[in-house]
Amino acid sequence: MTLVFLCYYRRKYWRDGGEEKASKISDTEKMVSSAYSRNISQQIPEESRGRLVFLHGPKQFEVEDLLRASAEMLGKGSFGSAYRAALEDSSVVVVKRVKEAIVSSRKDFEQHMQLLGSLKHVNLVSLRAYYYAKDEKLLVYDYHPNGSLCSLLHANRGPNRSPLDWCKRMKIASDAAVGLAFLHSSGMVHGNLKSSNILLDDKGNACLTDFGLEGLVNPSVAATRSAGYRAPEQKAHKKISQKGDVYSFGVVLLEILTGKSPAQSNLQEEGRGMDLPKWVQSVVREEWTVEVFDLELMRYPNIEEEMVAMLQIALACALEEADERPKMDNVVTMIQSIAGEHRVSIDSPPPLP
Ligand SMILES: Nc1ncnc2c1ncn2[C@@H]1O[C@H](COP(=O)(O)OP(=O)(O)OP(=O)(O)O)[C@@H](O)[C@H]1O
Repeated sequence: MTLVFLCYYRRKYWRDGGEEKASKISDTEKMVSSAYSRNISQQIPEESRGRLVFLHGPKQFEVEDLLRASAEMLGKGSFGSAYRAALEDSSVVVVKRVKEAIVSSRKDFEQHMQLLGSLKHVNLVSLRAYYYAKDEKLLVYDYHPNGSLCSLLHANRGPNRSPLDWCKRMKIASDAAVGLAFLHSSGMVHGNLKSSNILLDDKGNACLTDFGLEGLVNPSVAATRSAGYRAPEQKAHKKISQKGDVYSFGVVLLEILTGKSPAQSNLQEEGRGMDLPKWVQSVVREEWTVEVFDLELMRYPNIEEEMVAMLQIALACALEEADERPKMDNVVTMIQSIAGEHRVSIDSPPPLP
């Protein structure tokens, strides 16, 4: 089954190239493949067969169900490629194919998955299941249909865009801080916090994803990505830490406040580099603080004080010196006290002209 599984979807299904966004195989191919699967699976020794393990509750589907699903590539990250898979029972999951070259032994992988699966919190994306075979490792997550903070902030900046309002930005910041503080209190490091790894669930809660995967990748590979979110000491020593997460969180807060992405090319074109904390500090030094804020936020009255308070938290988190950064517990308290006041002080946005 394993061999067929690999050849079958590598060839036809979830292609890494990305051109084939959504594909559906023919019924004949399915029948041939499943008959072939049954034959092959009888020839493969039990211990080297692939295993789909559910981390919460009973098995909800088989690997074959994943294969039959319509798959659409969501993106290609440093851990591998991510696909949205719509199953025949109409449930939707996200499947991440982990780059096999960087995965450790089966025992290490399974122990790591059990640890990640044990982390349950409303502000974390749940790891539902994993699949381990010699040549293939898959992670299965719940699908979050409402996009990422990255897409909400930066996608479709044209005239038809619906801006992300201040209330929602505050809630996302607060939820992300709570999720990260929970990870830290569990002794974990996120290791890859950035706006594309903060997803919105169907109730509007922000949830962190892609956490704790660093143990599965070669540190030199991990250190080269997400450069704009990485703390200076992480860039230098290629080692993740909770203090490094706090820095990344500070960059995410700056992104929420400025509407600029640390990966945005126009920051470079303006000669200001890709370093969002440095850019914000230079603007705050030279001009009015208000110049740093996203223009989209300017239509909300009575929020300037809150924005400035949030900016101070963001800059404290993104300090160069790791030891001077606050702990996430304190960050949560600070953000929630601003969010608490915010609930009573915010006015409805005026209608667009
Ligand atoms: N559970 C999910 N539900 C909905 N969208 C998701 C989910 N997980 C990831 N995505 C989206 O899929 C895209 C690809 O994700 P992926 O994790 O592969 O790459 P990345 O986060 O952009 O990069 P990296 O892996 O280097 O951190 C991202 O835009 C991400 O927001």
